Amino acid sequence: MFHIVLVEPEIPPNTGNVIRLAANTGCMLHLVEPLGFSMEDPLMRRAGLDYHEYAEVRRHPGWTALLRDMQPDLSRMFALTTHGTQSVYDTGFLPGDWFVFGAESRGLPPELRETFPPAQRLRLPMLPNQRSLNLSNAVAVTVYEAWRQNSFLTPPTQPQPA
Ligand SMILES: C[S@@+](CC[C@H](N)C(=O)[O-])C[C@H]1O[C@@H](n2cnc3c(N)ncnc32)[C@H](O)[C@@H]1O
Repeated sequence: MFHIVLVEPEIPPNTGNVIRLAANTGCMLHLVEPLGFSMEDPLMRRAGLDYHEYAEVRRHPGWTALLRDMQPDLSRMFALTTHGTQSVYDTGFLPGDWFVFGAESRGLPPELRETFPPAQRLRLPMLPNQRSLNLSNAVAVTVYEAWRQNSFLTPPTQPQPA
């Protein structure tokens, strides 16, 4: 449905939660290395992930490698950042869109963030003086808004709801 990109994630349970979310919503998850943990970390597996939930997880040795190997449509790629000025809720999403999230402690590197045009740097609303949402919460809210906009479409390769 959508592509979720975590750039250099650091905290295993966050990635575990996002793996489950990706499986639940039919998204492909891209992990941009270096990761701050091993994929075998028990804290990540504690999310109770099944084997099939790893099927749509791809690892990339770096951001440049992801762009080279996946050839995403850059006009449909969005950086999720607290530095964004465009709200997720004022943006229209299409199947196949890419959502790029930063690391828990650092966010997206500024030089990567600034490769996105301002209209593709998206912010989730928060009350004034709040720093940021938890990474896996930010992913969940964004993916569900994009999926809602697309009428919770189920890709043809997935089992259709009864
Ligand atoms: C814990 S936050 C990173 C906090 C980091 N100190 C910073 O200033 O960006 C991890 C990631 O979640 C996403 N995120 C968290 N809150 C967000 C918000 N309000 N709007 C957009 N993205 C958000 C961003 O992708 C961010 O890089």
